Amino acid sequence: MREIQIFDTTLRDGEQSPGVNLNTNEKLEIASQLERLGVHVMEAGFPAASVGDFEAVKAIANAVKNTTVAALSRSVTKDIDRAWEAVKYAVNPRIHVFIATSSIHMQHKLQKSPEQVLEIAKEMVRYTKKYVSDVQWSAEDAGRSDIEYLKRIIEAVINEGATVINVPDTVGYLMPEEYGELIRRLKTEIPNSHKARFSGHCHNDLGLAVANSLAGIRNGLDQVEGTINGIGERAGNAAIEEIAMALHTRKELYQAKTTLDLSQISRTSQLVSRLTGMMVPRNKAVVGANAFAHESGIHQDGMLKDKSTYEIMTPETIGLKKSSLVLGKHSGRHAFRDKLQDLGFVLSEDLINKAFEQFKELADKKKEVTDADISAIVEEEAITSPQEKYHLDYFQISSGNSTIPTATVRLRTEAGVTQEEAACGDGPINAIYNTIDRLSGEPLALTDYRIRSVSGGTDALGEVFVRVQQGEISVNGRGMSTDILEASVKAYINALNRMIVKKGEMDNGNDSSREDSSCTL
Ligand SMILES: CC(=O)SCCNC(=O)CCNC(=O)[C@H](O)C(C)(C)COP(=O)(O)OP(=O)(O)OC[C@H]1O[C@@H](n2cnc3c(N)ncnc32)[C@H](O)[C@@H]1OP(=O)(O)O
Ligand SMILES: CC(C)C(=O)C(=O)O
Repeated sequence: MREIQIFDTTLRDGEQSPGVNLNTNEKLEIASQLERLGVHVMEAGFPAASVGDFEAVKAIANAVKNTTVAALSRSVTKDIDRAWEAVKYAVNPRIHVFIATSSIHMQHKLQKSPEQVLEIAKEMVRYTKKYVSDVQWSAEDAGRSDIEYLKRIIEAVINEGATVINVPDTVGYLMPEEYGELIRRLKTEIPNSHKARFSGHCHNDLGLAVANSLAGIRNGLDQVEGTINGIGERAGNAAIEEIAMALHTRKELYQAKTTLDLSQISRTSQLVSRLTGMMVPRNKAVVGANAFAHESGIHQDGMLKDKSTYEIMTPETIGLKKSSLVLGKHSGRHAFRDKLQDLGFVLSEDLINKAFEQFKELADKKKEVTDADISAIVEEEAITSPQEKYHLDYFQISSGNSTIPTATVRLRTEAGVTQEEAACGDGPINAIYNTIDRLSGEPLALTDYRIRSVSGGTDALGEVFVRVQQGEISVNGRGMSTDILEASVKAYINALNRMIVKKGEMDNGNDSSREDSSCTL
């Protein structure tokens, strides 16, 4: 059976989803989960984009053990230098250099002739090869490029030493049969195509990213690119979990497999959803909450008689196993440690102890602590930085349908100083947020507020996601608690701390990204 390499770009194209802005700790957390999932390559970022991106790629390159770490770069020497500076620490580094090849992009965006683009592509692959042997080259907007030109430019960059040729359908324009045919022709008609591996990168503008990737695989792709949960620019990228499960479920058709540990899919999906704030729709294939739920009588009857009647894959395959050990307030460190191991976490003693304290606190409030609760606690502990300026000490709220909502909040600063304030608002959350604004002297405009429960039941752990803005800068914040007001307070304080860091970076001229990668035209 052929092996298809999975190139994950959750941390690069995935982070290009409007409204997503991950910090280095969050990216490291996702990177280590991607390694557990077993992706072949992870694209850690675009180092020339900002100091934040550069530092994150460098940190990931240092942390990741086996997986190839790729850094994206435009076809300009200063971007390539920056990409190498960040990715050189990886055990297996790759530089991914791209340039657009469609007439639309060459004429209107690059404002260069096809011959100029051809020369730049050759020169930049040659330049990148001075740094690293593993060079991936992408023809941006290949899906709308002239195939004869595409064949010429690909042949030329392979001659310069490109090891992987990526064929993006950048704007999700092609139909599966067209994308498959494009890959077939490139592989069979380019004389030196056997000297490079071919890769697909499909976008989901018409909802066909996964179908196109699969068509590419049937026609000879060796690598496919995608993101967890299909997040990414505009309508997103091909969802890796869907490609992997399609190959697994229809082995007889594709005769291809990936190196993924499929049992890590569910956890990876939940982690990416939590840290990016991009909720997974309930009916999403493979990882949606309803993907293995059966509602109607005839289906339930079939399932009770034989699961194969309505399930083409099992929830266990993607790691949704029923827990045999139920953790609650009477559980001790051994059971907790055992559970962490079972969930695949490898943590330092210090982190285990901190997570255990959080677990005990939660178990006091909740009858049964689920696997999802534990994963959420551990992941939150792992990314919480002790250097945050403000911490919640205490809050109190008075609210009702005939009183003016009033909040009192006490914050503790990193220096141990406490400050207390009170304020009113239109509702309890507004009152709390007004109070925090007064305390910090850093009024924030709330542009998004979302709440979801981590697990089921009335005592479920609630997670609040906020997005706030100050001037031109936007940041996200998250908070968790069994009390949704407390989760709301924590989310706002988290956003405030991130805003302080972001403003500090910008004052030091360290970051060019005022806004997250979203843009309103
Ligand atoms: C299809 C994709 O997903 S591609 C990846 C998209 N990701 C990003 O854009 C990452 C975030 N981007 C950024 O931070 C910025 O755009 C930067 C730092 C990369 C560049 O910023 P700036 O120098 O201010 O340029 P700006 O973004 O306004 O314009 C892009 C320039 O790069 C050029 N360009 C675009 N793609 C390429 C390429 N592959 N190779 C060479 N030049 C390119 C454009 O033609 C334009 O050039 P011009 O200034 O001569 O007109
Ligand atoms: C940079 C390339 C691979 C890309 O993201 C695209 O074309 O969509």
